[in-house]
Amino acid sequence: MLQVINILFSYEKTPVLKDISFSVEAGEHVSIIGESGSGKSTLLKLLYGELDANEGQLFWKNTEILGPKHNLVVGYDFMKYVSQEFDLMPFISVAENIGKHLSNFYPDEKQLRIKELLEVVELNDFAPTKVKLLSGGQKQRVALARAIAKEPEILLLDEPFSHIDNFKKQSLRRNLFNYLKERNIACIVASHDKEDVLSYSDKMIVLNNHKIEAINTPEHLFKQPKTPLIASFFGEFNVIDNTIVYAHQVQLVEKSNIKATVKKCYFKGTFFLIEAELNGDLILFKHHKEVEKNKKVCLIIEPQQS
Ligand SMILES: Nc1ncnc2c1ncn2[C@@H]1O[C@H](COP(=O)(O)OP(=O)(O)OP(=O)(O)O)[C@@H](O)[C@H]1O
Repeated sequence: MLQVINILFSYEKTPVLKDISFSVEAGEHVSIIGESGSGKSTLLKLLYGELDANEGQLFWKNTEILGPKHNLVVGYDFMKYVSQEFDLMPFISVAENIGKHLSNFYPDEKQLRIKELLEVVELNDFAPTKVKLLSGGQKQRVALARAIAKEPEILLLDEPFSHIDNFKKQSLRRNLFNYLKERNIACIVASHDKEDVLSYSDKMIVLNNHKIEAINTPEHLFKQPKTPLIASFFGEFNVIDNTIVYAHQVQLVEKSNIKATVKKCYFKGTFFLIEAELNGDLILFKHHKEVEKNKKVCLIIEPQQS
C-alpha cells in the first residue's frame, strides 16, 4: 500500500503542494486531475523519489520513499514512472528498448516477454525499428511497455496517452489498464482526459489551489460535482441558481416555463451542443439535431441520475 502523509513541497518560496495525504491499495488505480500547473507532475515526481518533500512522508508498504537528498540513485525496483519525456534509447530497436531491463539469463523467455509487451502496446510490427525513427505516439507506447516489462508493484504515468492518436488510444487504454488490473499492479495516472479516468480509475484525486479538493470514485464525482472545476473535467455544464447542471441535463421540449433563445449550434458528432440565452445568461444544452439561430425554445432541467 502507498501512503502519502501530509506532503508539503515548493520549488521556490511558494508551495506547489500543501497538506497532500492519500493512500493507494495494491492493484488500485488512481487518477490525479487538475488544471495545468496544479502540480500533477510534481506529485508524481515526489512519489517516485525524484524530488525531496519539504515536509511529510511517503511509504510503499514498509519502505519509506526518499528523494535525491537521501538516495544516490533515484527510484525503486517496485515502482516505475513514465514521464512526459519517455527517456528511451534512440539508436537501438523497439524490442531492445522494451527488453532493456529484462534478464538475458533465459533468452527464450525474454523474447516471449518482449512479444507479449509489444502486443499490449500494439507495436508488433515495429519490433526491429530503431526508436529514433518512431513518431511521438509510438515512442510513448515503447516507454509504457518498457515500464511494465519487469512488472512493478506500482506504476506512475504522466499523461500516458497524450501523444497517441484517437484511433489507437481507446484500444491501448483497454489493453494497458486491463493488463495492470489482471496483474494487480497499482497505477497512478496524471491526466487531463476523462476517458483515462471514467472507466479505469477506482479513485480520482482533484488538485486545486495547491491542495486536494476532492478524493472519490469517478462515478461519485461525476454525479455530484461539488465545484465547477470538477464538473468541467467531465464535460460542458451550466451554473443555474448556484447549482451545477450538465449540458446533457437540459432538454429541449415542446412546452415549459423555461424559455430561451438559440444563439449558436456546434456539431459534436452524435449530438449538437447548443448555446442559448436564458434571462440574459448563456446556457448550454445538448440536442439530437441542429436548431436555427434566434429560435425561441422551451427547456426543462432533468435531475442528475443518482
Ligand atoms: N523545475 C521547476 N522549477 C520551478 N517551478 C516548477 C518546476 N517544475 C514545475 N514548476 C512549477 O510548479 C507548478 C506545478 O507544475 P507541474 O508541472 O507539477 O503541473 P501539472 O499539473 O503537471 O501541469 P501540466 O498539466 O501542464 O503538465 C507550476 O506552477 C510550474 O510552473
